[in-house]
Amino acid sequence: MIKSFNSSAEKATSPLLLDIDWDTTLHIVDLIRQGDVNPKAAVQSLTSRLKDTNPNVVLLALQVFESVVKNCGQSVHEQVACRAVMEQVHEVLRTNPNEEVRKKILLLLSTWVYAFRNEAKYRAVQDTVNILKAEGHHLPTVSESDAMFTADRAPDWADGECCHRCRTQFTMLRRKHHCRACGQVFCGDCSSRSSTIPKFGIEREVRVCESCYDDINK
Ligand SMILES: O=P(O)(O)O[C@@H]1[C@H](O)[C@H](OP(=O)(O)O)[C@@H](O)[C@H](O)[C@H]1O
Ligand SMILES: [Zn+2]
Ligand SMILES: [Zn+2]
Repeated sequence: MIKSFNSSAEKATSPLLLDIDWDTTLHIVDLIRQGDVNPKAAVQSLTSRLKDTNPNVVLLALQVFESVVKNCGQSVHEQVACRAVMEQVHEVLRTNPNEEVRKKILLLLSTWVYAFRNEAKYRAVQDTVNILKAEGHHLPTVSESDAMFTADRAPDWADGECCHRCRTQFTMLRRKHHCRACGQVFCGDCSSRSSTIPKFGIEREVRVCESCYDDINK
């Protein structure tokens, strides 16, 4: 699946893009959430794009970073909030002359340092922010809602041998599906609707179960 991930990462950070390709960005989120790609490999692939000489590619890579950190949960947080990645992000800030890139990096670090403020294992973010402040960088203040992604991120997917709603057993023909809003496993009939999920920052219509569809669109 890393091939499909890399082609999606290539597409989402193409220098030809004039705006964020949300479809591909959210497909990358799905691939990581579904466990179709190793989070470490995914983060390494995205980090490598931060060194691109084209500032648009770097900005798009930072946007994908923001989406995967926001929506893929702990498996990605562990890979991003570590010394090695923080040093690479710091290096980009030191060497990339593009003002938009520098602003986006400072905004991301401000969001992450707030969101991870109570998690000692992610202290590499706080350490990096302390260094940046000592170097005279001004980090923007982040609103609580911007950094609340660790509280309201999409839930990890549950597994099960029968539909969470109608209890029908899954078979070769009655396949499993997951609701992106509650993370539960459903049959096709109980998860035939799709919806955006604004509270998780999912702007594209994704598969949701009947009750989550009603909750979101009531
Ligand atoms: O169709 P399969 O080969 O069984 O694979 C299932 C699909 O990938 C489902 O995607 P979907 O939720 O978008 O349908 C996913 O939710 C299930 O976990 C997978 O088992
Ligand atoms: Zn069902
Ligand atoms: Zn649901």
